[in-house]
Amino acid sequence: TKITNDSSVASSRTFDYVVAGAGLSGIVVGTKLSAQGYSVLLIEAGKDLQNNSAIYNAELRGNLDDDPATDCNWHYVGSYDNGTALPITIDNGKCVGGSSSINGMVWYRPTAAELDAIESLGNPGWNSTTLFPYMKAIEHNHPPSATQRADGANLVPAYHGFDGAVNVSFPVPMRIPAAQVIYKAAIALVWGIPNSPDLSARTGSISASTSWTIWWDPVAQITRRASAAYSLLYPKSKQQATLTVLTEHKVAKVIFDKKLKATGLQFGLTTGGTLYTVNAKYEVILAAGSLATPPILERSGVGNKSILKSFGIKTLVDLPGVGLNLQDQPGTGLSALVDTANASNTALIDNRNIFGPVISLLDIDQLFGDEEAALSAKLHEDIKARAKAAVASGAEVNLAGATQLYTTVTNLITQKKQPIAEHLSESYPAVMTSAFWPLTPLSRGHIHINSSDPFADPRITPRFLTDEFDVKVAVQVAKASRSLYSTAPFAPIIAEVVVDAVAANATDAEWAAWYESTAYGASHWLGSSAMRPRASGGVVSPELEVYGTSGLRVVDASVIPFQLTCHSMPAVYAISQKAADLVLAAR
Ligand SMILES: Cc1cc2nc3c(=O)[nH]c(=O)nc-3n(C[C@H](O)[C@H](O)[C@H](O)COP(=O)(O)OP(=O)(O)OC[C@H]3O[C@@H](n4cnc5c(N)ncnc54)[C@H](O)[C@@H]3O)c2cc1C
Repeated sequence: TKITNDSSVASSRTFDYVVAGAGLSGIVVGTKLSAQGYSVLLIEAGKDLQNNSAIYNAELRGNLDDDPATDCNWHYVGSYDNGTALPITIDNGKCVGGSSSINGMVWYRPTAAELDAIESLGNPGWNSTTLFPYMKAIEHNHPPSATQRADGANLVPAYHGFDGAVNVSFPVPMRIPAAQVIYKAAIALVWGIPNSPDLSARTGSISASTSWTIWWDPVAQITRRASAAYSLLYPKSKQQATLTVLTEHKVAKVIFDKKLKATGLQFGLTTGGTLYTVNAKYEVILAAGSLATPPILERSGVGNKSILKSFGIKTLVDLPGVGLNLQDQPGTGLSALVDTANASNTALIDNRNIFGPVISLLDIDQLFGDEEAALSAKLHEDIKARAKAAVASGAEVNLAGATQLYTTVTNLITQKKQPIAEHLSESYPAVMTSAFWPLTPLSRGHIHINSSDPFADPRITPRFLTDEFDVKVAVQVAKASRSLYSTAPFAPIIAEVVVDAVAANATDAEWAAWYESTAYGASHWLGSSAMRPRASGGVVSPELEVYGTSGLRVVDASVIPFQLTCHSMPAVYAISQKAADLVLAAR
């Protein structure tokens, strides 16, 4: 495999397939196609940082932003509807491996019900039966040892793969075992969710110790990150003469012939300057992620014609769904001070940077108790109004499409009892910390170009917590998280319950204001090039082909139409493997 930042490997050349982005999905698709003997070029805006310890050493993740040489984060600016900048920047991977090079590495699967709901939106062949096998195929699970099991780890083998490329395991040693016991007891008490063996083995809500895309390297004595790059691209055994990765070059746009067949990509150094072209003999593939694929489409003349016109771009395909239906989960956290006697107890507080050692997923019954029936009824009643509001805010294309989407998600919440909130149990020096977020938010945002300059960042409008149900879930999970620390299991170690949230007698409005002012994106961006029928506002077909074009597919997280109740990697690994199979089948 050639990995270089030299433009001449690509400029004016022809490859069988050219791919925008060498992140998680780009690497999966690129390596699967080149393994069949096809010549493949991946163009990646970021650097090759394989020897940077903040990337390969999972426990040095905290150094990612401290060292400017690391430079694997776009740190996008997001904005409110009125254009004012959000107080937080948006994390997104910007080096070979993409977000899998900087992410939290949490690994657990979505449920069958939600995968089947993707099919029900008009996407034949996209369901749990077709997608679970891909999740197994990519995973190399290392079952926990007796010591790890004694400290909280567990596994239901049927939900895992053992021969794949991506290492998945529990850390050595396990994190904060004594705190895990306390959290699990308190969670069972407050939310009625018993501890389960395995986050992947579930139909709905669950609480269990977390596994990550990591592996223990006994030679270097470190915990290594299993990113897409370390798993599929860098190993000696994976080298392929047919694969070229051009780093530090940004894709500007797709080039089409007169019949709207994609024939190549235009690209240039990420820092700006001259633009070059590369030709694709068979197909062009977009794998730049949920926050970069829609801008590439818009710069190419594929998108909402009035938006394109405002930037002087000629419309080739009027496809108003491009950049709409953008979603992430708005998260925040609160802490409780540990008493001085326990402040340096490493079984409670280890200061290690592998995030969220116990994860709990709560459904509408667990979160709202007696209020559930009225809330579920209101969710159904409000579908039309919610769809109307999403269209009016520029986040959905039309009423019929938005109604279909909200009906699907509402049924998952109220009938299939899929989790609606996630809680991560943590500790940091001197405190026990809860992080949490609404898991299946109903707020919808959008992303569009901000300039016709290919090197400019897009305008990202997440519209977090603009839906009242999301605010209700956010406030309820925050309040419930705080109540954990007042329960008997925590009593022996907690000095003072709340150190950094609202007053004990705060109203819901005060909780909501606090939540909104502290919320950040959980970094599971998706939906902005959704796989949905074109008439519903979709961007790609069930073959992942961009409507109105040929020879052009999107294979990244942006095709997933609604939030899944997991962290997104397993789904993106599955989708991109299936995408490669669709591409190969077309040959
Ligand atoms: C901070 C963070 C924490 C996360 N934690 C978890 C977690 O714990 N568990 C989990 O399952 N998921 C997690 N995720 C989400 C997961 O990593 C992503 O869903 C997944 O990587 C998406 O894959 P992708 O291929 O769509 O995009 P990416 O992996 O982001 O790849 C896109 C690539 O395209 C490149 N690119 C962008 N624009 C251009 C352009 N114009 N030209 C060329 N290249 C371009 C980018 O630099 C990037 O390398 C996290 C993500 C982040 C950012």
